[in-house]
Amino acid sequence: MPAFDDDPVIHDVRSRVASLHAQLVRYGLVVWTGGNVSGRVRRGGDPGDDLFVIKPSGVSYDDLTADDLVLCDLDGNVVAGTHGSERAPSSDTAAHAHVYRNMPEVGGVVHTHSTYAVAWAARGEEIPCAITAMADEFGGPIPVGPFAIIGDDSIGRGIVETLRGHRSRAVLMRGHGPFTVGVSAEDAVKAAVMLEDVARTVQIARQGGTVVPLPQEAIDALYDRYQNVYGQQTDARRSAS
Ligand SMILES: O=C(CO)[C@@H](O)[C@@H](O)COP(=O)(O)O
Repeated sequence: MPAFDDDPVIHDVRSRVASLHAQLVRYGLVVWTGGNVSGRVRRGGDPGDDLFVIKPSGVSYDDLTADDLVLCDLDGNVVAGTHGSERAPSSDTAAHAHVYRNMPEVGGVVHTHSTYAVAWAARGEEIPCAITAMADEFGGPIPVGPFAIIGDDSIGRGIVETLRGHRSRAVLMRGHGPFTVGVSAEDAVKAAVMLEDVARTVQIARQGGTVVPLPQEAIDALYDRYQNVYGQQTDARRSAS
């Protein structure tokens, strides 16, 4: 197996995760250096050899390149002597690592402070599945996870406890904001983008009157269609299922 900084698999994940940070800015999901994206590196050996790359803490999105990202093992330890290892990894690294250790199907994790999603998190209120776009993308309501202080794996434990066995790829961590997961970093970023869109729409709908959740059988049918028919057979979520 090639050395970490010569490994094309690692470099590919680095490049994709670095460019995905620009999507958080493009869709208005972060301000300043808030939020972060990580991507799992499957090197093809034992799953225990998995690694992940994550944003360095507090670094401007404008300056982020593939080699600036920090390579970590699944315990959240920085792999010494690799590109970016001279910087501290994201302050959410322990949370991302906990998700990767406990949800082997997850290939990417995203955290943002997107306005409408954070507003629902501030109320500790799940977003009801009242529009077909939510049924398509999330298969039901967006759940709320426990309030947890950043710094150890408590946020990660809250994410896993809430999302394990749940259709949603998004969780609103109470009093903090959204975390999303996906089969890839791109899939997790898409979940973050779509989450903010539905959080805004349902919030605005509620300002005009009562919001009525869709019937469960409609949610199930819409989710099944979107996951298994919509788009192309080569789509990442399709091939991962
Ligand atoms: O939400 C928080 C802090 O509460 C962090 O995710 C956010 O500030 C981004 O931190 P990092 O730059 O990833 O260390």
